[in-house]
Parts: sequence; structure tokens; C-alpha cells
Amino acid sequence: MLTIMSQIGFPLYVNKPGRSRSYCCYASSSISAPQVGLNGNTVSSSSRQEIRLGLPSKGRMSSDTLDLLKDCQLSVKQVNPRQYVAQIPQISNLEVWFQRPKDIVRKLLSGDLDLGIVGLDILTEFGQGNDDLIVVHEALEYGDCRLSIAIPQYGIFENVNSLEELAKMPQWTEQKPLRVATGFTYRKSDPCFLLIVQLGPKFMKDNGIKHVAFSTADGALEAAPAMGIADAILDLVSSGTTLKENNLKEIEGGVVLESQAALVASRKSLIGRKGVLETTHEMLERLEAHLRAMGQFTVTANMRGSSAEEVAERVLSQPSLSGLQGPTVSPVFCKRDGKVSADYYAIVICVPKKALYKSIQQLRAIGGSGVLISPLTYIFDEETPRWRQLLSKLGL
Ligand SMILES: Nc1ncnc2c1ncn2[C@@H]1O[C@H](COP(=O)(O)OP(=O)(O)OP(=O)(O)O)[C@@H](O)[C@H]1O
Ligand SMILES: O=P(O)(O)OC[C@H]1O[C@H](OP(=O)(O)OP(=O)(O)O)[C@H](O)[C@@H]1O
Ligand SMILES: [Mg+2]
Repeated sequence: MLTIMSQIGFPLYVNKPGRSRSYCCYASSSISAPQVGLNGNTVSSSSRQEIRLGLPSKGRMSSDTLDLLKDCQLSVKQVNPRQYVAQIPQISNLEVWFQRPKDIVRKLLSGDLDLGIVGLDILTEFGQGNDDLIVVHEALEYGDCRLSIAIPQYGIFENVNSLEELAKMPQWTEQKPLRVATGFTYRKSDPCFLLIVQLGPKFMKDNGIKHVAFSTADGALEAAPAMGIADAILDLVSSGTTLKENNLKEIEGGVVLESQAALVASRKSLIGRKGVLETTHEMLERLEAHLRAMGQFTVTANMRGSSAEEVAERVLSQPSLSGLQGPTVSPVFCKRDGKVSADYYAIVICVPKKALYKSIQQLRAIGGSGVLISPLTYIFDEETPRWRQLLSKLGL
């Protein structure tokens, strides 16, 4: 019964020992839960006035999400850590709801959330390609991981290092297929509520592995090959430590999906709920401006020269010194023998963090001195490219 319930869209959760409490969830795409709003009233999805943002309540994404929002001056005010509703005072009428990542996706689909931050892996797995889910920002630069195929380093796999070589192994037949354990099945219900396992098998078939059988498990998948339960696994990898510690290896061509944290919205909410589009615009602007600034330093230096143009020419002759739109060059005035003149110029440029040292070397080579480096908080462009993309996805 439990299996049938979960297959037709009613996932059932039990408490995990040693982990935070699980939360009761109304997960069907057609049924939404009555909820208690901040004011204590029970509100239904359609009648509520507030805009709702879902954030990961636990796990490795939760604190990084709060940190990013804080860096964008969107600090989340949570009365205590066990309270699952909070506010971002900077944005009026916005409620934050802490949920498990998969429930954020489900609740975006059911209309119980308008916006959410989740990993692209979870979005793919639980969003199932539903076009009501719109990725507003696909690269929030944390939660980086990849969904990747891994096989044992030993035994028959010792000399297998690519998906192609795995596909060519004579061992896999219809009677004895390659057994792959995964937590990612990319479930999609057909009209008869039967499960169709898509993402992994499609990837395998597309890559020439004809005989493959998937089994599912929720965690510690890396143990499956050594336990004899599976030949390979399809799981998230970040540092690769868990694979190494379990004598497994990734293979060339075996990455099914690259993932990082993303801002996601419900199309219906963006179009139909008052204020959602404006709130999304503000969040997107802040996120983009902050993330762009994260990769850059402001560099200020003094340079002797005969005119601002001559100094600019010298700066622009160096490949790492062109800044975002070119250098700002301002005269540094001093008074000599009662006369005000500018022998020096101050230049200000933005430099990618990765190119910092090269830029300093180039600055010195053209006579730069007194080089000051400061971090950048925001870079606001005239309009964010992602905002344009969002409007076009919405047909606006
Ligand atoms: N090893 C990893 N490194 C970086 N990000 C990861 C890693 N594993 C998962 N993630 C990202 O973090 C998200 C949440 O993963 P996390 O392990 O915290 O929760 P979970 O696996 O969904 O929950 P649980 O393990 O309790 O069932 C994933 O969906 C993925 O986007
Ligand atoms: O490449 P690494 O940096 O070693 O990370 C990979 C591990 O992280 C995730 O597990 P998690 O810690 O979330 O445990 P879980 O199996 O309970 O989800 C994932 O399922 C891998 O097991
Ligand atoms: Mg996990």
C-alpha cells in the first residue's frame, strides 16, 4: 500500500533517527494543504495574499542559502531554528517557508509556494520536466555537484575507465544486465500511474548500454557494489571522497547531470499572483549583482602621465586591465610653485579575482604604483540578462 501511495504522488515520510524531524507533507500536484499563515490563520493556496519562498530546511544547502541571501542584504529573520516560517524584512509581503528540497519542488507545482531555491538535481528529479517550473537563476554558485556513474576500481572493472568501455563489456546480457543502484529515478507517472524510470536509463541507452537494470535506494549507495547488490551506482559526487573511500571511480563520459543551487519559480504564480514578478525581479537583480561582484576586485592605482587619454591608452594596451567597460582615469591634482597641475592620474578598474596577480604585474609594467585592492559588493548592470530571458519565457 505504501508503495502504491508513493507511486501515485503521495510520498510518505517517516522520521529518521538522528536527523531533524520530518515534516508532514501534502505532495500531490493536485492537492494543496491548508496552511497556517504568519498571522495564525489557516489559508488556502488560492486565497493567500502573501508571496511564498521555499528554502531548504536542512542538509548541506540550507546554511549556504541563508548566507547567500544575507550577502544580498536579504537576511532571513527566523524567530527560532525549529520554526519553519520566517521573513525577509527587506521584501514586504514575502514569507519564507523552510522545507526539504524535494518538497520545495512539489509545492511549487501544487501552488503552495511561488519561489524556491533548490539544487538543479532535485529540480530535474522531482520537477519531471513540468513546464510550470521556471528556472530564474540557474547558477547560484554553491551546492555544486554532479550526478555521475561510478564503478568499482577492482575486479572486472579494473581497466574500465569510460562509459564506452563499460558499454563494450561482454558481461552485460539480457539475462544478466548491468545493475545500477541510484536514488535518482526521475519518476514520471503515466496515465495508469505506472512508474517510468527515465533519466538514468535514457542516458545509458543513449550511450550504448543496452542491458541495464536500475534499483533504488535512498542513501549510502556507495556501499552497494561491495555488498554485491549492484555493479555500478548513479549518485551525486562533489569532492569524490565518498567514492574513493569505497573503492569506486567515476568514468569518462559518465556525468548525467551537473548541478548547483538555482532560483526557481512557478509560472502560474509569476503570471497570476500579485507581486510575484516584482519580487522575483528584485531578488534576481540582487543575486545577479552580488554574484557578478563576487568574482571581481576593484583595483585603484596611481600612474604618472601627460594626459588622461595617454594613461588610458597605456592601461588598455594590457589584456588584463580593460575592466568591465574600460578604465576610469581621473587626474590627481597637486600644487607646485603656486600652480595646480596633474602629473599623476588615478585609475580604477575591476579585475577578475582569478586574474588579480597578472593584473598587478601588468599595472606595474606600465608604471602603476600605490595599488589598492578592495572587494566589490554589487555590480548592477542596466538590466540583468536573466530578467529579459524570464520575460521571454513568460511570453511578456
Ligand atoms: N556531496 C555534495 N556536495 C555538494 N552538494 C551536494 C552534495 N550532495 C548533494 N548536494 C546538493 O545538496 C542538495 C541537498 O543534499 P542533502 O544531502 O543535504 O540532502 P538530501 O540528500 O536530499 O537529504 P537526505 O540525504 O537527508 O535524504 C542536493 O540535492 C544537491 O543539490
Ligand atoms: O563527493 P563527496 O564530496 O564525497 O560527496 C558525495 C556524497 O554526498 C552525498 O551524500 P550525503 O552526504 O548527502 O549523504 P546521503 O547519502 O545520506 O544523502 C552523495 O549522495 C554522496 O554520497
Ligand atoms: Mg544527501
